[in-house]
Amino acid sequence: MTKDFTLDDLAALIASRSQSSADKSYTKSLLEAGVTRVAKKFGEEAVEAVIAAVARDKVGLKMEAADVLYHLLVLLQDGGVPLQDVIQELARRTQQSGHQEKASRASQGA
Ligand SMILES: N=c1c2ncn([C@@H]3O[C@H](COP(=O)(O)OP(=O)(O)OP(=O)(O)O)[C@@H](O)[C@H]3O)c2ncn1[C@@H]1O[C@H](COP(=O)(O)O)[C@@H](O)[C@H]1O
Repeated sequence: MTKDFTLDDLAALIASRSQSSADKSYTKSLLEAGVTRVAKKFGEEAVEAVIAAVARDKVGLKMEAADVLYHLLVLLQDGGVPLQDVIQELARRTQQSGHQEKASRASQGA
């Protein structure tokens, strides 16, 4: 049923909810609460994903990973960073190995 559902679709849904009202939309209520709240929720979900991963809880990890991705997209919406910009950055990084990418960050002082 959701075979073709993508992160782009979820990002578009989140963008549309930013025009909604907080009483109707959880996304809008998060965005209205501000970046500190949005970032805190993302951090909480990331920690919960870490806990599930370390516990080898596959179902928990799936559920928490979904929360992490949703809250990351809300964070990107709040920050005005299009998901496609992140995808492009990931695509750029495929031109080199992870070790090379890390070394290039170090040489740039990042
Ligand atoms: N994918 C999600 C999604 N994943 C997680 N969540 C919400 O993120 C929250 C997770 O936080 P917690 O587990 O800490 O739960 P909580 O204690 O209720 O959260 P808080 O009260 O602390 O905010 C829950 O309220 C979840 O419902 C999501 N809320 C919305 N979406 C998507 O966004 C769409 C738009 O949602 P609305 O903005 O509500 O219309 C939905 O149709 C979904 O596709």
